Amino acid sequence: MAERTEEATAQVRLGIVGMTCASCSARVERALTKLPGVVTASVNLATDQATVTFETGAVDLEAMQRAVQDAGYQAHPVHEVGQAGADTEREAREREIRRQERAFGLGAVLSVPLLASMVLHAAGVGGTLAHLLGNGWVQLALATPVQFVSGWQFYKDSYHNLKSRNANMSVLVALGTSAAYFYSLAALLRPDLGIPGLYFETSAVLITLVLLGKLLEARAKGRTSEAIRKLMGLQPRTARVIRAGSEQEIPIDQVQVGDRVVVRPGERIPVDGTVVSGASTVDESMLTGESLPVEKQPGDAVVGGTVNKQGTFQFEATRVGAETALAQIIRVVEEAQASKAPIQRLADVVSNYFVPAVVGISLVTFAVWYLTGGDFTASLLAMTAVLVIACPCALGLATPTAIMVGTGLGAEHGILFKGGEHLERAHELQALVLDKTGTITRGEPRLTRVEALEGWTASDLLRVAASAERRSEHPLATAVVAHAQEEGLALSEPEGFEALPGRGVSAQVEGRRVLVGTRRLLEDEGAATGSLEELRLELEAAGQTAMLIAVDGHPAGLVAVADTVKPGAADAVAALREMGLEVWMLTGDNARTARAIAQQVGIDPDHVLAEVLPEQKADQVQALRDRGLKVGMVGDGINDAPALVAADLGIAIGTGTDVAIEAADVTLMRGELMGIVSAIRLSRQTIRKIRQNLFWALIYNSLGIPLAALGLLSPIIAGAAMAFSSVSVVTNSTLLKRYDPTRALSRPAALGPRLGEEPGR
Ligand SMILES: Nc1ncnc2c1ncn2[C@@H]1O[C@H](COP(=O)(O)OP(=O)(O)OP(=O)(O)O)[C@@H](O)[C@H]1O
Ligand SMILES: [Cu+]
Ligand SMILES: [Mg+2]
Repeated sequence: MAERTEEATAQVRLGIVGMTCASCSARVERALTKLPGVVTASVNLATDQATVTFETGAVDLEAMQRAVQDAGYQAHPVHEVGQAGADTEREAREREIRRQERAFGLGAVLSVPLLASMVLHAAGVGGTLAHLLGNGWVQLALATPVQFVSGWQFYKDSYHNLKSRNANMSVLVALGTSAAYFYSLAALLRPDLGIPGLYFETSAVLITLVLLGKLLEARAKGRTSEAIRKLMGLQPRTARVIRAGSEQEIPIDQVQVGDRVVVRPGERIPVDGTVVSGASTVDESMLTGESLPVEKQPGDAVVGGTVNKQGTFQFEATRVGAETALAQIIRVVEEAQASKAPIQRLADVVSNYFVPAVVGISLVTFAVWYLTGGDFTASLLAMTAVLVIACPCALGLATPTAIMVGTGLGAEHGILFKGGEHLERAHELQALVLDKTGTITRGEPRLTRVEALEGWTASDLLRVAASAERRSEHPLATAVVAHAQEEGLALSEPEGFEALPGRGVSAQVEGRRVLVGTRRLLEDEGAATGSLEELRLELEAAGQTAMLIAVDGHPAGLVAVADTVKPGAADAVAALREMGLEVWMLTGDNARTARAIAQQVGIDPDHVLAEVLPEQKADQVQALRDRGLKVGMVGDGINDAPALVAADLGIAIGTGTDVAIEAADVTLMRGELMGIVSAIRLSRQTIRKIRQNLFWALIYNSLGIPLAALGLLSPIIAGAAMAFSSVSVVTNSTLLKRYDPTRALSRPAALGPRLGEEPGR
């Protein structure tokens, strides 16, 4: 349960049952934070979950559950994907919905005749039915079960609230409906008091409407979390593995690393692994958003949850259980959905002060009405209407529901936001720094040239250089070694190997000291590069990277590699610039090569930061931030982790699913730069939704309160408006699902240059 142990703290997620509005979530938060040993607690109203960080050993799960219970709610641990018990949480949620359905059903059945009586009376219709429904005792019989059975939850919740000196929506509903109910009861029991009119229908219809609102809200909330359910549905329940020489179908949780798994046409791949035999194409769209099937051959990685097309193949399991890419993705999305966006804090604060303020306003309303000569009934109804219209329940839902849909939608397109905070931050970026190798380019450099100086043959030089590079993990080294192996050269084992970050390598090969790297490296080591300079400059101007070779202090030649720009990179840069972002390139490579690549993708040469040593990349990002810009950094998340951290938003971009999901704020599962455009678009759209939601949530209250105070709003209309405001906010959030962050933008961006290229225009 306790996951991600950092020093002595751990985190746990609890599902909370029974919260109705923002002040409920605030109360649960407070109850948890007050516990000794709890560091932070954050409660999300859209997911009904609390995320608690606590000092390990200082507090246990039971204590947390008890604290939540004392505050008037129920807490149960949220289980990891694939763990036993993961279903009980959904069951609890569904039970709660069914309970609400029953409460609403009862309220509706009994409220209809009450409402009918009011309508008949207003229309002046007589007759037996009207007479019967108009009878006070009949009305009492109808209204009482609504008040105390369907509406019991409001009393119960109010009790807990008031006990912890709080007031929430339930308090408002309980107060408002009780006022109407008991007033009518008094009028019925003591006709001698001469109280005019009965308002049983007001209390009953109000309770029914609020319950309807809650029910619709719960259903819509369920729809906002669909993304997670879809991701979980990708996990097959069984796998076919080879054990003791024969094929067996076993439950997924028994698959072990190293197992040989058999995949037939049309089947879902059960866990992560590496293909060992057979070949096929695999549809990875569910995880990466990439719609084209990917070819798989021995040696290629396959990912659990993706779908095999025609071929049959076997693979060796490399990651199982909670380690698989799918499990990680689900974890990230779940955490993101349970997290809070900063924009929400405002709503939380507002709603904390709202309810007490509203109770105050309603009392003042009553007093002013009564004292200025209004009758008791009118004063009471105005007060009730104020209590009801002012409920801030929609306010608490405005942000989290939109964040939930936004993060879920992102996941469907292969864009993983680590938290609501990051989803929010992406929309305010002003500058984007793109790493060159592996981000703008494919990151698969290939050897293009071997140039040997006098005294060397090309193959000797390549053999020596590749031997020196053998122990290096740099992609440049990999390219050199791969090429030498293709040529069939026998490499020798280097001694005293040293990797010089940002410069090259140095090693003893066959008794000779070999340097491979930049001009600076050779010069620093006293090896002149004179006769190689011309060729180096020429290669660099063509966008290639030249690595100079010196043996025993003398220049021996060079090898050059070229890396190709990713398809769509230029379109993405154009789109980003159109969106108003400054686009920068950051690289350790030399300035000339960098500028040649920048030109290919349309990055301004003044925005190229080249020859930056790996440890200085973060400083460069910081320098941009110091200019007052909100900076996003895009890299592979492995080599440039410090720069990702230094940026306002760190975006890791991966090819396939071997991405460092943990390393960044945002992970793009698909290697394309267009993903950045989509991520920012999605963020902007989500923020737009949140603003709309906040507007809708507040407009009801702010317009409604004065109307209600003036007596222009009946409590029933106020109740309907309140229910409608919650439902409209949640529905507005679910509408975000229709948004396609990939389509909306790529069209105009792709259209622009193509039109311009047309001859004769
Ligand atoms: N193993 C190596 N062999 C040869 N040259 C190297 C090696 N490592 C680094 N270099 C030289 O140092 C330069 C800078 O390396 P660095 O790793 O900082 O950047 P990069 O990988 O080329 O580019 P980017 O910063 O875009 O990833 C390289 O362009 C290359 O010339
Ligand atoms: Cu409400
Ligand atoms: Mg690099």
